[in-house]
Amino acid sequence: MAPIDEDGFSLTHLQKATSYIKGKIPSSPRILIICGSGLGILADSLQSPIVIPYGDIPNFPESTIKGHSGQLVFGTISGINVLCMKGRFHYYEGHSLKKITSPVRIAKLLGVELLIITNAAGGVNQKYKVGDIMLIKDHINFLGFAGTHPLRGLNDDDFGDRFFPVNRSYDKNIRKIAVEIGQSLGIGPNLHEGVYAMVGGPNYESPSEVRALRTLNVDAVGMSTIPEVLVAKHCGLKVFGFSLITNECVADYDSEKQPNHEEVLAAVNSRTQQLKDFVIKVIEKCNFNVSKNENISSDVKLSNKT
Ligand SMILES: O=P(O)(O)O[C@@H]1C[C@H](O)[C@@H](CO)O1
Ligand SMILES: Nc1nc2[nH]cnc2c(=O)[nH]1
Repeated sequence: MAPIDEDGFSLTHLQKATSYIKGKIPSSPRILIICGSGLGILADSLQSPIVIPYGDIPNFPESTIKGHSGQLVFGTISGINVLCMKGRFHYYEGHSLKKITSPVRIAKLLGVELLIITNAAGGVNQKYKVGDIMLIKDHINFLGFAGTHPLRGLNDDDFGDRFFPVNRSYDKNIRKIAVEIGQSLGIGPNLHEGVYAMVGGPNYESPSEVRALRTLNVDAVGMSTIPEVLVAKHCGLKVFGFSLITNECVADYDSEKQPNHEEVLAAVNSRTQQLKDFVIKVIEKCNFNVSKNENISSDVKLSNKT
């Protein structure tokens, strides 16, 4: 029995998009970077960029949120082939979780081995300040508690096993590299490792929700990221993720502060160069064997499931 394909998540459905992208790029990408709100500036670090608008890719979702431009950019960083999503998709936009995470499966089909995923998040941990970077060491998937999951439905064995672990989802070695790079860039005091929680959005948290998150040892809260990470783990990609803390969550019932998207984007804009330097140096230190930048193959098949 074929997996239910109403959301375009099966190998057959994704082949159209994969083949289209293969026809536009010279060789296989090794890394996929998913850019959070305002973080599309990370794509500006790519050498010899090839820009593919999402609207040109068959069956690809479209971005509808300010700060998400809707372009797939292929290029290199230190000679390593990188695919960058300038714009991601969110559950609150109305996309299904399968649709939101389909680019991760397409990246796997293109030969990607590592997902670098980023987001803008609210600081729940009171030690965190606006502009800090939090390396994600683990997550709490509140949507998953109720069974809202991109892999709900028949399992597609072409991509991964029915049941799979998500402890140690966020690569410890790359996090170690990132901490060292943060220190070398002078952002050590503003670099943390913490727990990211995803809620559905589109509203920001109530004071009581912030206080509840604190009791669960959540350090930052957002509206994305975890569905993509789960699908990446399912199909055997390595994952490294970080949040830019763009606002301090409001836990005071009488506070006049009101989180808003403009302040989120402004906080990202204030750290543009440091974020680009940080990501470039992390990729440089990941020791990808550049000689393994394989030429793109025309057929759409899954390399060995790792
Ligand atoms: O795509 P991310 O998770 O970075 O965007 C965050 C969550 C909401 O989409 C938006 C709220 O300001 O920022
Ligand atoms: N849920 C949530 N997502 C965010 N993205 C950026 N800031 C926030 C926040 O405070 N809460």
